[in-house]
Amino acid sequence: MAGTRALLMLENFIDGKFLPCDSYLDSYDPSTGEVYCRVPDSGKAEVAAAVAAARAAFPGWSARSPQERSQVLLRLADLLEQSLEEFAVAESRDQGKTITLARTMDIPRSVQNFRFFASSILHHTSQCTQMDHAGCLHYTVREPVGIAGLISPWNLPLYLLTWKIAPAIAAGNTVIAKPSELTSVTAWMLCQLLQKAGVPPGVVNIVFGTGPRVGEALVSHPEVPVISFTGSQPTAERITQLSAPHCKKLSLELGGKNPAIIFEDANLEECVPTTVRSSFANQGEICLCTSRIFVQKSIYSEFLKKFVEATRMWKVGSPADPSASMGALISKAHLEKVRRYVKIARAEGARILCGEGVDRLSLPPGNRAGYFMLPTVITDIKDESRCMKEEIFGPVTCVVPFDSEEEVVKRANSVQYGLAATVWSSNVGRVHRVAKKLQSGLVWTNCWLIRELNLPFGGMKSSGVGREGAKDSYEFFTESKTITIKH
Ligand SMILES: NC(=O)C1=CN([C@@H]2O[C@H](COP(=O)(O)OP(=O)(O)OC[C@H]3O[C@@H](n4cnc5c(N)ncnc54)[C@H](O)[C@@H]3O)[C@@H](O)[C@H]2O)C=CC1
Ligand SMILES: N/C(=C\C=C\C(=O)O)C(=O)O
Repeated sequence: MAGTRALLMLENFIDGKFLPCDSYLDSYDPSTGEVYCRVPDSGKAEVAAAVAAARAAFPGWSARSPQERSQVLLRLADLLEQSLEEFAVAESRDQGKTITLARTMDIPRSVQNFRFFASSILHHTSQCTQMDHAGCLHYTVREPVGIAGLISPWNLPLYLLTWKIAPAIAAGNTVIAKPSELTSVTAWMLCQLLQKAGVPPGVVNIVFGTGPRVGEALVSHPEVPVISFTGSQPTAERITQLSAPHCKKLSLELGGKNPAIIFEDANLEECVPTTVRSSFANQGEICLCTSRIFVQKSIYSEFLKKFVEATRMWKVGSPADPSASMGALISKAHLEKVRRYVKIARAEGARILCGEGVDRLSLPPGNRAGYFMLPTVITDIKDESRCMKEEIFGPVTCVVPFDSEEEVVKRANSVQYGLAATVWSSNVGRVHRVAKKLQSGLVWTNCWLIRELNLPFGGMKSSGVGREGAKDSYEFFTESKTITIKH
């Protein structure tokens, strides 16, 4: 329980109204380790109220033209952009990331999510074919599915929540969103903007609380036919089980164990800083972060030296410090889990080149109880090690050598995940060849995290089911109907 200081109290947002809840959860500032906020601990009753509101709002919202819905999304984007700084500060405090990252990545991308889907919804076309011999014309129409359940994680809170809300409502659905209980504040702040932007009551409802209580109530509700989820693989399994009796439509965006493959002809001037960023951005808490770095033997020592030097320059500090590249991890439990992986690697005989247990972490007095750790580079580690197989989701990356193209592709593909890979080489033919052979939903070559929102985003194997993006999200949040006209 929290102390006596005034805490930020969140409320659910149902049918256009802020509603208190019977019970609350403590929410921590990861950079101080102190409770600063209380989050509704919602359950079945709140989901039932949200479903009633979403059901009532559906006929009106789905009947609006795409142009009208687009206008509402554009207003929302403008309002969010006007409050960018306030949202960036709040996101940083709630999640632990630096304010700089929230200001330059999370909130601008959230604004872009609304603008992007406001535009893309205007440009979809349907199919039409003739069957002259039968005197028929066939065409398709797409209709919103109904009430969409949206469940998002704690690593990119508003960024990933808006990536789901925007396409769902643009397509005419009404939604019930459940952000992570660890990072609920910016979703709650967004509710105030929904009202101002003229989103009708009941179109967007936000219920706060834990996965097992409110998340499962949402997933199990028979009137919510479509669930879009981003988070861990075990939770995805549970959601799949709960949805199965209702045959729900599912989009599952899960974890990764993403390889970077660095060939001897790579431009190390660009590759080293980008691979430091792809390993440690947002404390390594992005499903797209690199965690296995394969380096061709001829440049292995040179790369390793430069990479460790650059990692040591990656400053860990107070999220408010503009010179910090990395803030705090999300929670004490998560910090302990990430540290445990480093211990396992050490016990297996791997070498820790910098970071955890090797270098000293220096923090301002106010942050010493926060959940910080140094970016950590591990080497001399076997491909079978847990650190090379499991998603750590923290600032830990492993560097290993390879000999040939064929060998590295095989090793890169030898994990259960298949989300994102990077390939570094100045040989265009090789880049194409390797990208094609990798079991990965996304391959960035000579760069990382340059996003084209029009194109499919998602993973293969245990990294997920389905894709998100302009066309993919539209198809997911709509049902198609084929109509045959006999003339
Ligand atoms: N995008 C990604 O790939 C993410 C991966 N992770 C991975 O998952 C690990 C654990 O993180 P968690 O926060 O525990 O992830 P999680 O998968 O438990 O949480 C994601 C969301 O699902 C909800 N949820 C949890 N259990 C649920 C259930 N039974 N039914 C419905 N909703 C449920 C959570 O409340 C949250 O909103 C991380 O260490 C990381 O490895 C975590 C967050 C994002
Ligand atoms: N899904 C995640 C990141 C997505 C990034 C993007 O759409 O650009 C994640 O980290 O969970």
